[in-house]
Amino acid sequence: MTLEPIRYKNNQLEILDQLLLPGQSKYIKINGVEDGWNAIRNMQVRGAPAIAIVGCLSLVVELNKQQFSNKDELRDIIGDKLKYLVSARPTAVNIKIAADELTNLAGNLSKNESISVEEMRKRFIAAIESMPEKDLNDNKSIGDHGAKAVLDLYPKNSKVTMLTHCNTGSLATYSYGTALGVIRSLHAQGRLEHAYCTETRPYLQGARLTAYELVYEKIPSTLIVDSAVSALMKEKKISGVVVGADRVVANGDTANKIGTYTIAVVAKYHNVPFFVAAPFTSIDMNIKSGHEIVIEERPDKETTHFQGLRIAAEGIPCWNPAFDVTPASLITGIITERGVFRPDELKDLRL
Ligand SMILES: CSC[C@H]1O[C@H](OP(=O)(O)O)[C@H](O)[C@@H]1O
Repeated sequence: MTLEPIRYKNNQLEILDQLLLPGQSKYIKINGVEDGWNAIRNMQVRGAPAIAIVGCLSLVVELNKQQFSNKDELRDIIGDKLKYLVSARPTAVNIKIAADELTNLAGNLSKNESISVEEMRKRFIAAIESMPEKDLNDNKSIGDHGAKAVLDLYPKNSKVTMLTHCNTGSLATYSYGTALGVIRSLHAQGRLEHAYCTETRPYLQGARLTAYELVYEKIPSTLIVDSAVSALMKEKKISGVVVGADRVVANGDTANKIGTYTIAVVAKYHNVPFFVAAPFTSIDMNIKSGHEIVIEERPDKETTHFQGLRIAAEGIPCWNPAFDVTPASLITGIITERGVFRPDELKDLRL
């Protein structure tokens, strides 16, 4: 059985509550947009692609329960609900891009005089229901392009040792993952010597989620604390770093989980290639550089407590940005489903 973080069938949507992993595998029902917003905001589901898929499917669940008197009414409700879903978390761009495309689709369908409101709803829902399969196909392409990009840097038939940060696997996407998909592809090709994953404080996506995926699939791996990254690169032969992205912008600057920038700086110092793996649905060409990316700040309690247990002194204020921005100058390549690009090549691509 492979991990199934999102279950969607017969208009029933359930997600694996990632706040409880790895200790508990518990699915929670998503009955509409409010449930979707809360699950995203509370990080019961997280990961840029997974946020977009769950958010949009939560709208489908809601639309299937309602009747609409006309196409304009349906268009307006879709627009309002999508805008609300985007507000749950500001940094990951996938849901914003999906919302913009779906809002445009609803507008175009509402102007189509040859179709009924029922046909409009059907076509709109079909567009969202195609998202999971597209994400999976994109991730497998990312995995294969990324594996090739790393292996091309080393002698033929050699094996590589990779470091990754946060969780970018099946638990951050519909399935297979982005950066962790690259590690999966290297392993499947028999070319992965070892994978290191960081714990990724404070939510512990690495210790709780990536380690869970790696152990489950028997991928040779080791967990390290976030502050061991520089010692790891000093003491071990790390072939490359591969991380995910919440938002890649036009000049290649990339917002990703807090700590990514640290790893990129250390990788530069140790001459370790540093790759970002992201589908085109994570690339925001409307933003020129990383300075403009809105960085989500999470509640102090996520730093001072873990699963309800206080681990920091009472009364200490916190600064808890969920992401940081890695400048393009520290990025060797951006691995996408269409191939691997240098950061400065993005601006010339047609998305
Ligand atoms: C392919 S997931 C991209 C990205 O999302 C994660 O953030 P979060 O767990 O807060 O949703 C992390 O930054 C991953 O790299």
